[in-house]
Order: sequence, then structure tokens, then C-alpha cells
Amino acid sequence: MPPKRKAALEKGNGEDDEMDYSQDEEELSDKETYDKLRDTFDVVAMSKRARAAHPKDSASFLFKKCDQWDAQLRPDHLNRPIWVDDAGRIILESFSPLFDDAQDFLINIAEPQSRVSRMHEYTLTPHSLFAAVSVGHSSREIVEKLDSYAKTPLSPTVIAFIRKSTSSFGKAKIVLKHTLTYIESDDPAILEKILKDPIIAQCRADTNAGLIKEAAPKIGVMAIPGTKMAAGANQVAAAAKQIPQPNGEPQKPAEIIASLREDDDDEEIAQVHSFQIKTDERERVIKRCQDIQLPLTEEYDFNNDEMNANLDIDLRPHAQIRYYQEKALSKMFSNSRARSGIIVLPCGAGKTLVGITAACGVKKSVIVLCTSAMSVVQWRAEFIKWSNINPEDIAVFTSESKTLFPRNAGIIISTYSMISMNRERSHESKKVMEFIKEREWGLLIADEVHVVPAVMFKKVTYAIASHAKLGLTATLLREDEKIEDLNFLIGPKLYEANWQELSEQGHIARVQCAEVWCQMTPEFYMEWLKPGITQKRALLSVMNPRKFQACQFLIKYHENRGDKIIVFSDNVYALEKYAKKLGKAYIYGATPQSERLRILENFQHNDAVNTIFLSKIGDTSLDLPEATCLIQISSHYGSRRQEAQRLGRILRAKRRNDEGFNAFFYSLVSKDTDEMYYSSKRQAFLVDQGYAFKVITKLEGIENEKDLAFASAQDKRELLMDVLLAKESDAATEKIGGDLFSSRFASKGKKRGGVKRTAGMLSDLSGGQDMAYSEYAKSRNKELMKKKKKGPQNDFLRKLTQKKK
Ligand SMILES: Nc1ncnc2c1ncn2[C@@H]1O[C@H](COP(=O)(O)OP(=O)(O)OP(=O)(O)O)[C@@H](O)[C@H]1O
Repeated sequence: MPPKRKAALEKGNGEDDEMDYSQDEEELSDKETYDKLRDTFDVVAMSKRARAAHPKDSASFLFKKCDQWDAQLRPDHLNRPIWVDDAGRIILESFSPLFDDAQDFLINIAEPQSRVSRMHEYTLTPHSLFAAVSVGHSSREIVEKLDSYAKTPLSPTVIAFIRKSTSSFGKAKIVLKHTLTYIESDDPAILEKILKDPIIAQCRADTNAGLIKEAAPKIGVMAIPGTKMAAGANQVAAAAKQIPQPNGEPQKPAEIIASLREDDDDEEIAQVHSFQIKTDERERVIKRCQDIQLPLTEEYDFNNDEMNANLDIDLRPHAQIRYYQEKALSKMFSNSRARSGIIVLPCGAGKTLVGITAACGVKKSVIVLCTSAMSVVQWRAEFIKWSNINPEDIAVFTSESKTLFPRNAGIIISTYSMISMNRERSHESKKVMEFIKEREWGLLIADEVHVVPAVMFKKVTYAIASHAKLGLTATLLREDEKIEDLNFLIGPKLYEANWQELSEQGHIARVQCAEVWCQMTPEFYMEWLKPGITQKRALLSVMNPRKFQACQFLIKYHENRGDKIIVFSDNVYALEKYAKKLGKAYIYGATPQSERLRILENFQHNDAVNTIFLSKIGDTSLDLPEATCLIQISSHYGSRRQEAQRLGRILRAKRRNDEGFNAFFYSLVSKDTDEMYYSSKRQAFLVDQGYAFKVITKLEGIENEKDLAFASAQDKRELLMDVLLAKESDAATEKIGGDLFSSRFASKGKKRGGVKRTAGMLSDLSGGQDMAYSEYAKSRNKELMKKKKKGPQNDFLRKLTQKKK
């Protein structure tokens, strides 16, 4: 949603709501930055004028067709929770009594764009509709249900879009046979149509003139909806209602699947047709088929895979899958098959357990790819913790360690770079790669999938023949817009959790976010305004004495509250200056490992060490559940991902379920500099997740603080001299690579981008308001807990593995 609109939707926002985030570049030249700032302020002025013209309603002027909607509004529109416009954009009222049902439905059929407190925005896309059909929604059902929730009848354009996007589903699929890739259909005419496309014809690997014809595998009723021999999930569900059980309860769909399979023996032998494609052209073919309106489905019928050995793995009894983990997995395991796709859960919400449960569901060989060797170690440990897998069956493939599993089926955990590397491999490494390449994998789990460059991922998919792929991430974000590629490399987004819901339930910490505006001192600003200083400008902004004082004040304030604080600075020059001046420990890329461990140990266990300074090496790899407050003094331009990653460091806070607990996230911004533009851009993703950034223009009590650094004019001048004498390179952000911390402190290297701003004081963030908030949260918690699905999670696995048992 354009931020101007989004901000206005949140009634009662402050006047800084309407910032412009339409551009996604991370780095801008000075001139571009100035242009942007100027435009931004114009937008603010424009919006104010618009609001003045509509004093009673700050949002309706944004809905250009409101007059038309007025005419079409259904008489009971107040009871219906959604608006749908012609472009397929859906606005959902989160205060509606039908919100939960509507949300459950929308998450299946549309892409969530923004979930702020009162209005959620979704978009219908071909990918989302494709995913909807594959989990059992028919085209008709989507139209009817969407229409029933809508305040106005759906427009013919939207209906046509839904029909068009869903009609061709399931006509052809991409399958793996003996590590080779085929396009398969039970209707040869479809394949001929596909082969007429010159791009796809080029990607064909077999030299046959015609198509390969063979008996279809026996897959009972659960074939892909839309094919001749299929019955979709709806039919099964309908059948379930009709078949009464001895105890009077309807039979479960999974039971029907099993029983129908048993009756399957007398069926006529169906034929399938196929042609082989070059494995390295897989992505191109998938993309092209989508373009010619014949999207390929990729589903793994693992229950009926007799070719690949079964893996002895189950969840341990103590593993209780949380309801949102189950929801996410049920999207993957619809129709008792595994669909490839991406699951998006916030940092600390338990993506690893989701991956492990998926492996327990498929029960075939699994390959897990991570971003670092340290994550490999962690994944292995988590497999052993949550499942009954024999540790011998887990092999690791990193530069340090290269093992193989001894039996026919097993798990290999490795890194993207180990699999995709171009350099000459060692003998051992070659052996492992051969081992990986020559077999079929039931499941490929791609951790932190959004950070992997598309070219690298292509190499990975080329090297690994996997039936199903599961991508895991906290932020499906890339500033370079390459995120779309993942739809073709892995599959569509299957599930995206609602961050606010998880924090209300205590699965992740509740966080108060604030942007603190720090006026530049006149001397610093004079220098900042001088033309021709490019790099130095960033350094002047971060070294602004008033920012330093704000940081010092906040550290003291939060240390007194008993918080443990991490201060982040991308800029190493500032990191050292701040930390040394304040007498705090700091870690950056060049800090030796032993020193890092010592500092982190102390931060964890020593009551005298409550604040540490970290460069961006701490953005992603740190697991410090003691941390309850983050202060950001310098960051990477407008990176939404970095902002979310940093927030992720406190989402795991140990104390998150304490009565009235809040974690704190401050961004210190030098006023009237480009930091303001970047800061608002950085917040966009979190704002879409429902986080409200308060703007603090004055830190209450700072004027009474006696020991503030750089209080005298002389000190300020000296600091300015230091900054001016610093090398240009001191103004650059740190360049880092490789593993950052020992596995002891490492989470699994998580990566994760309009602003909702409200004016506020520091006391608003931590005083009585918190209590009111926590009371509210408590009752909401109870409500939400009631809604959670009851019963043991292993039911879920039982459903998946019923056939085998
Ligand atoms: N169902 C569950 N029951 C109990 N503990 C769980 C469950 N799911 C996850 N956890 C725990 O929550 C913590 C966070 O899990 P995990 O590291 O998988 O999160 P993540 O989403 O990968 O986070 P990050 O992105 O920060 O790495 C871990 O300690 C994990 O054991």
C-alpha cells in the first residue's frame, strides 16, 4: 500500500504519517537524497491540504471510487469486513466480528501486504490464487466466499481475474523421476501446447519426436484437482460429511483417503504423458508455463513413493507444534502431498521446528541448506532435540566437516556456498557432492531463503534433485526486487504469520518502537551542509553530539530499569568512539573470537555488564535472549531487512512472558539529515507488520542529566575536529563475511522492510501505558488461546503418515 494511504487508514496518526517510500534503492547519491527529501515534504504538504478538505474523514478521499462504492454498498455492509477494488486489492477491517474467519480465508487466497492495527491489506495475485487452488479451494468457492465477505458486489474484472488465474491449475505438473525432470500431464494435448512454445521447446532434454507414455502411478483419489482421476479436498471433505462413523461422528478426510485408496484396485489403468526437460532450465520452464497460462504444479506424493527409501524419523513426544506452525505446515501438506513453497515466520517463532516437522512428515532423505556452518551445527542439534532420528543418520557437509549417512535414507545439512561453489573441490568434498547429486531427495529445506542470490539457488536446484522444497524465512524482502524469483525457484509463499498476533500470545516479545529525533548541533550542521562532502556527511550525522547524549541517556535510563541493552552501529568509527567514551564493551568484525565470547558471556551472566555495542555483525547471528532493549545509532541506508533483523534480536527475549514486559527498540536519527529519510524507509516493513513507531522529539529529563558527554562547547568542537580529521573510509559501513559467532551465541543467521508515526514522550513508552497495554493483551491472549486448536500436534503427523502406518 502506498504509505500515504496506509498512514491515513490508521485513524488518529500523527502528522508525519505520509512519508514516501515508493523507491526501493538502498543507496542514493547526495542529489537524489535531497530530491527525495524535498519530494517527501511536498507529499506531507499535499496530504495536509487533502485532509483539510475532508475534515470529517481522513481516509475516504484516498479511495478514489468512493462515490461509486456508495452506490453499490450492500444494505448490510456494516456486517461485512472487506472492500475489494478492481485491481484485486483487499482491505480487511480487523475490528469486524468476522475478522478471524475472513483473515483465515484471505491468507489462503491473497498476499498479505500490510497488517496494521485496524486495517489489513491483501492483494490477489496469480501466485496467491494458484496456491489457493492447490490447497483445495475451487475457483467458484473463492469468488463466492470473497463476495460474501465484501461490502460491495465483486466487480466483473475481479471475478474474471480469479477465474483466469485458477482455471488452468493442475493441467500439467513438474515431476522428478530417477533424478531427471519431466513435465507430465494426463492430457497429451496440453503437453503439445506447451511444447509449441519456442522457449520451452529449447529446454526439452529428450530427443523423442513424441511424448513419453506410461501407466500413471496409482494414487487413488488424491490426485491434483482438475485432472480426470482426481477428487479435490472439497470432495473428500464433502464425502466425509456423508459417511457416518459407528460413533456417529463424520469420518476424517485422511481416513477417507486411506479407505478410498484401498478400493482403488479395480480401477482402469490411467495413462500419463510426459517429456523431459533440462534440469538446469527448470526455473525457466516453470516461469514460462506461468506466462503462457499453464502453470505447473509441483507436489510430492511421498506416501506413494516406493522408489526412495524411508527415513526413520518422528517428532519426540515433548514436541508440541504451536498452532501457527501447524497452520503453516498444513498449507504445505494439503491433499496428503508435499507442496513446494515458502513459509514466513518472524525471528524466534520456530522456523527450525517447522522444517523438522516437515521432514518427519515426508520421511524420506532430507537436505537442509543454511547460510553458515554455524547454522549447520544448530540445525543438527535441533534435529536431535526435537526428533527421534538416529544421530548417525545426520551428515554434515561444511568446509570443516564432511560426513555421509550410512543407510539408504538420511539427512545432510550443508551451506548454500558448499553446494554451489565453483572452485576446485577437495577429494572428500567431491565424494560428498557425488553422493548428493546421484540420489533423489524427498525434501530440500532452504533456510533464510530470501538472502540466497538467484544464481546461487539455481546452481543448488541443479545439483540437488529434490521432490519438494521448503523455503523458510522471517522477511521475504530484498531491496533489489529479486524476491519474485523465489516463486519459480522454490514455489509460492504458503503462509505468513501475523507478527502482532504472535507477540500478543507471548510466542515472541512485545516491542515498543521509537524513533528519537536528535537536533544537529549548529557546528555539525554547518559542516554537514557544505557541498562536496559525501561520505563525511554520514559520519557527521552519526557523531552528532546530541545523538551521542541521547544514546547515553537512554542507556542509563534502561540500565536503571534492569534492561540489558545492545547498541548497534554499522559504522565502526562511531562504534568505537561511543563505546570507549561510555566505557562499554564492543564487538565488530575484527574482534578476536575469544574476546567476543568473553564479552557475550559477561553480557549474559554479569550484572555489571548490561550494555554492549555491536557492529552489523550482530544483526543476524546472535542469540542473546537476555537482551531487552536495542538502540540503533547507525544503520545501512534504507534497508528494511536490516531493521527487521535487528528487531529480531529482541523478539526472543527470555522475559517476554513476564507481566507487563515490553522490549524496546530505538532508532536515533539526526534531524534534518538523510538519516530521517532512510529511517522512515527502513521502518516500512515493520510498520506493515503492525509495529507503531513513536517519534520522540524530546527525551524527558535529559536536560537535568548532569554527566552528559560533550556538554561544553569546547568538547563539541573537539569532537567535530576529530570527525573532520577522520579518514573518508572511516565513514563507510563495515564489510563483513563468513561466520560471525561461535555456535554458542548464534541463532541461525536470520535476515529480514510508509511509516506510522505518533508523537510521544519517553514516559509513554515505559510508564503506565504499558500496564494498560498488558491488561489488554492479557484478555486478548485468553481469547486467542481459546481459539487455538486443541489436541496433540502429532495428530498432524499422523495424518501425513497414515498411509505408511
Ligand atoms: N513448538 C514449540 N515448542 C517449544 N519451543 C519452541 C517451539 N517452536 C520453537 N520453539 C523454540 O523457540 C526458539 C526459537 O526457535 P527457532 O530458533 O527455530 O526460531 P527461528 O524462527 O528460526 O528464529 P530466528 O529467525 O531468530 O533464528 C527456540 O528455542 C525453539 O526451541
